[in-house]
Amino acid sequence: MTNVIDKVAWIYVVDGKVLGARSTGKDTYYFPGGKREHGEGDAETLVREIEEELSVQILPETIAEFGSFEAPAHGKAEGVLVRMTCLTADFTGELAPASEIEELAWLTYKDIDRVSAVSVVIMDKLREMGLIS
Ligand SMILES: Nc1nc2c([nH]c(=O)n2[C@H]2C[C@H](O)[C@@H](COP(=O)(O)OP(=O)(O)OP(=O)(O)O)O2)c(=O)[nH]1
Repeated sequence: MTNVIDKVAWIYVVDGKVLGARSTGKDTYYFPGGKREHGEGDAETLVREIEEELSVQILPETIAEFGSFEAPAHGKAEGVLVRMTCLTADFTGELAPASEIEELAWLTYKDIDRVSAVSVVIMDKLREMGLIS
């Protein structure tokens, strides 16, 4: 049986760089976001997780779908996949790492070796679209 972890993630691009996050004690960068809590939709999950991890408030009316991407889940047993529903959105507030996040980083394609497998798939797409350098 294939096990798929369902997550919602934020894709935020500025000047050819995409915002990544690294958890305490880890050396791999992820796109910020997380798992749904019972009954939550995409937008509610995104707003809650981004406030928890990055201390900012996503503006719900600006949320747009970017795409859904799947790959082996980082740090999990073989066969475990993560499916990331990726959304773009604007925010208010000041970006600052919180909760388990230790560092925020503006990533370009040269950081491909430092991101999780699903993030590689997403960064391929961002580069193909000319959004990151
Ligand atoms: N947010 C996020 N998770 C990712 C990315 N790439 C990737 O493999 N994952 C994986 C890591 C884990 O194997 C899997 C499930 O995350 P997890 O098990 O750490 O979930 P969690 O305890 O942090 O719970 P939650 O905060 O996500 O709700 O998602 C990514 O780019 N962003």
